[in-house]
Amino acid sequence: MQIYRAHWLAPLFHHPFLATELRTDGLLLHLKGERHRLGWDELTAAPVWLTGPLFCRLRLHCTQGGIELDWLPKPQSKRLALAITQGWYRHHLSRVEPLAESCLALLEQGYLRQSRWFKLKAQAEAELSRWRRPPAEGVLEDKQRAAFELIYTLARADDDWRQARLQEYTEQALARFSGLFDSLEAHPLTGRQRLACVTDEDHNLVLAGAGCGKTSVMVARAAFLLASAQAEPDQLLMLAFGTEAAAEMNERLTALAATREVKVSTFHALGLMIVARVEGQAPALSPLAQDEALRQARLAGWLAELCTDKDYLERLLSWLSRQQGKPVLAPEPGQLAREWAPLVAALKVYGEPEPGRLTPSQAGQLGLVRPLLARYREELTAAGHIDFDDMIARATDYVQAGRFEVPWRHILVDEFQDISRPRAELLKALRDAAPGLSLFCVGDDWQAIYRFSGADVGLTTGFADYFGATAITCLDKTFRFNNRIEAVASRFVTRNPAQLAKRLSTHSRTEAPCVHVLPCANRPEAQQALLLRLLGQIASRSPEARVYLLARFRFSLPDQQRLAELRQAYPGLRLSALTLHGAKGKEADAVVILGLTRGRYGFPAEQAGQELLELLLPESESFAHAEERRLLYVGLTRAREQVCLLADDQQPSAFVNELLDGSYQGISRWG
Ligand SMILES: Nc1ncnc2c1ncn2[C@@H]1O[C@H](COP(=O)(O)OP(=O)(O)OP(=O)(O)O)[C@@H](O)[C@H]1O
Repeated sequence: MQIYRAHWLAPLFHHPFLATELRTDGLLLHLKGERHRLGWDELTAAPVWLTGPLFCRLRLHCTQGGIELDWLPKPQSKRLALAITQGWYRHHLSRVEPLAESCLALLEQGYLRQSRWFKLKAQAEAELSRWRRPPAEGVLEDKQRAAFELIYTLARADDDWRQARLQEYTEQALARFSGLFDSLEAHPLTGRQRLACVTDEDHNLVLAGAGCGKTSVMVARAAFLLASAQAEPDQLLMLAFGTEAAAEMNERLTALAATREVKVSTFHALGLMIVARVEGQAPALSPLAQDEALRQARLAGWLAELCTDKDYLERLLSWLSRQQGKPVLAPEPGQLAREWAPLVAALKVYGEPEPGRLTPSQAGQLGLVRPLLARYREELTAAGHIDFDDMIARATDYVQAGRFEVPWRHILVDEFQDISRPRAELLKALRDAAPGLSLFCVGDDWQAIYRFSGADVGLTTGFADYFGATAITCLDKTFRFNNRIEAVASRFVTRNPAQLAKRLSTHSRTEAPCVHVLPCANRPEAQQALLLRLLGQIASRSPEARVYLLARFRFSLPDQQRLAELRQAYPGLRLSALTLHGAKGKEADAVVILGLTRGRYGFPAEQAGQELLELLLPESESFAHAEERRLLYVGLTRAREQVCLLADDQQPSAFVNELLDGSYQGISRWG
């Protein structure tokens, strides 16, 4: 215990201050006739040393005001100032040291995510408010002073400081893992692809055009997280849109030894797993949920049954007559079921719109669809079954209620543009249940083709508004198709001004037109004959080419027998027939698009009576056939080299007419 006394002259001049005693918990001031205890927390700053002609003073800033220790001989006052300063800073050290350590650990975790940054800043600012500036050199040991300096720097750092740290981290990560990015795939990744892989904000969105290597980036990101020890394999979850895409992703990951234990799942399989784990057994999924044809058949059956009610039948016929502008005498339950199936599904997920928003025709249709949904629900309840929407909703509830322990630290989502709100809610719930979990989503708003089944592209275009702090990386170089296909496809899709503007560059270039329009009679035999000729030409140039026959509706594709005939004629070609929705995410050397005709089941499908569905679905679209347009974009961009459009020679699709209107370059017309 040290005592620092004022000069013996002080009492003679009636000065009350006699001595200062340094204690572990603060100061004991000896005043004339009393003693005053001053805890370290009562001091709000280090003492200020003031010199005078004969004596020196120390000014103490305390919570209750200023105190001056006067009449101190110079050497004594200097030592006292240092001792008080040291005592005071050492008192704070008990908090500052562990805080600095935890801040350093956060900084060393890698990418300074916004959530970490806000946490660091808030803690550092609160701490700095207790001592305002770090100790001068010599007051404490260097290591102790460094702890104060770090907190001081963090509390005063602005976003530029954070950006500089992000830059440092990114450069280091890119340099350290350049070998991985060079060798992971058959081709070295581009700079943008690498950047997308190492960027690790709380939420990450990779926006890319078709063929820009989003799948390559998903795989490389997983490999990078493992190689950089930012995650163990079982802490990664990769979500793909469909089972086929999930299987392909799994295959590509399995090829990389370290990624074998990474979980690749569809949203449905994820929902199923969560529900099963919480309930102890897998939920009973309705066969209606798993089989679209069965669901439509059941809807058709219910419609037929409902039509035995005179009132329902009259309402239905009058609604159909108004729709078609001619008297309808008998309904076609099969066709109606096909057209109304998305309506029933949307009504179930999104509920009924406000009655005030409905036109009389929409209100009439709603009255006709409502009993179908009621029957669907009754069937599920009676069988004790749930459907996929129920499963995702139930899984979300369990995660929100803390009943499912989230093992993942990184969730990677492919084809994000086609996510629906309930699925996005599940992602949000998983994120909230696992602090520090980061989302990495790749998507292309130009390829959003599942709006009719509830997908909400607004979740991609408004990603940051929905999730929060987001780093967006854009991939704008396509490796799949050449400049000619790119020019046609990009111009076609951006005719809709609501699509986000982006410019794609292409890896390969050519001068010859690569999109061909082939007029064809709308008869299966005529189509088959033309296909045989066309495939012959493709095979003569490239005998083992992969060729996709694509169509808006399955029935526009060659049936099994005709397909077998085509395969037999050109056994070297790898020929597949797919719907345009089924071709999502795939690529072929040549693509042939069929069914380009007008009408209800043409392309674009001109289906009347969709206004109610429009109203139910999120993000209404005013541009005519906006989704059908994106669907043709998906079709055009599956091709590496050539796209052939088989157009109805009598009633060509409005899309074909547009492509031939002279404003597109790089389109050839045959015949
Ligand atoms: N850096 C690269 N260099 C060369 N080729 C690449 C590169 N990245 C991807 N590719 C190739 O480009 C093609 C398209 O890649 P991928 O299928 O991952 O694209 P995508 O963005 O998922 O396409 P889409 O959205 O149209 O399905 C593939 O053949 C892939 O091997």
